[in-house]
Amino acid sequence: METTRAVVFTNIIIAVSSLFIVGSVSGGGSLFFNFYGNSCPAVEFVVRNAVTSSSSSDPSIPGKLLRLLFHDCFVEGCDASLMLRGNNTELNDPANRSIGGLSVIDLAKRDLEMLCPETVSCADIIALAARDAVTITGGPMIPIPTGRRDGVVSVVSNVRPNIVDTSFTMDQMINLFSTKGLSLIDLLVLSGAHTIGAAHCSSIRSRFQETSNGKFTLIDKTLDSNYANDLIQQCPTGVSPSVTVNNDPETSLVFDNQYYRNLMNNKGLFPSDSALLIDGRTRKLVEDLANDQQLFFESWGQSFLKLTSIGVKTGDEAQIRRFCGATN
Ligand code: HEM
Ligand SMILES: [Ca+2]
Ligand SMILES: [Ca+2]
Repeated sequence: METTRAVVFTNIIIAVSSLFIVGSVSGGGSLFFNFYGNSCPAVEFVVRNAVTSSSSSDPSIPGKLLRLLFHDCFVEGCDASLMLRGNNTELNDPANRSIGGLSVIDLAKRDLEMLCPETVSCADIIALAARDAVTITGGPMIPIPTGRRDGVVSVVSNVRPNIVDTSFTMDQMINLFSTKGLSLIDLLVLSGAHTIGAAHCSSIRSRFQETSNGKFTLIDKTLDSNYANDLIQQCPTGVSPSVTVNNDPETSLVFDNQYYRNLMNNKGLFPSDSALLIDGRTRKLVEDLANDQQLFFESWGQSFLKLTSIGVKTGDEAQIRRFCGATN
């Protein structure tokens, strides 16, 4: 009788724990839903507030927050390594020059340090803020587990080998994503992030060639020619380096499945976007996502959970920073 009870009890414990523990990550620990339930119950509210208020005065914030998460998680895992300041840190790589949204994370962190000092990691704030950025622009609300700790390593030379370039072939993208535990589907679905946000003119130069009279012509004939002309007009020769074009020419402030409809219309902004339509492995799926926003949202939820779990640190190898720009 006692043994039966013990077995039943153990089973319940296992069942309950498996409800809360989410994806053990290789080399790291586990994340939990409601990780801050006792230690800082206001965390999600505070982050949401920081994201909402910053975005209402600057609509470019949601895109910045989402890209911040991507570039953080792909280098050293989701550990806020990207936020560390210094001469040789990740922020110094050209791919990270246009990273923004750091002030929103700092703002949330400042409030959280007052409410619950030395408790909430910058890595969790980045993940929650990106999640909220999607929700407030019309995307799905994805419950995400927390418990990430902040890394102590941020080295500029780690960025190149871990970040995708717009000129990557499908195989190069698939390979890089697979080193992060992400599938071909995850690549396709997470690229849907380009439904919001913007790109600097320098990021799309490779699609055009400058003629001797200083005009640009299209090299890559897979791009819709009217769209290409619009881009050339928005990014003429000698344009200021701060000028940007919308990633999604139709609904750049709305998180929707328009990105896939753009791909179908040969209006993928980067060669790496166009590649998803051209490649036989993803073409049909692009069509499915273009036709079904619900499918995109459900798929996004799953892939986003995987993205936010890459290489998370939960043990003594990492810390809870007091200020996101520096290690303790
Ligand atoms: C798969 C290959 C990818 C490539 C080659 C790529 C490349 C780029 C580039 C070059 C920019 C423009 C940066 C600038 O000029 O300021 C950009 C913007 C952006 N990317 Fe990606 N990206 C990729 C995937 C992703 C993923 C997986 C996410 C997130 C889940 C993402 C989110 C964003 C967002 C939100 C922006 C807009 C940033 C802003 O508005 O400031 N990208 N991407
Ligand atoms: Ca990182
Ligand atoms: Ca959109």
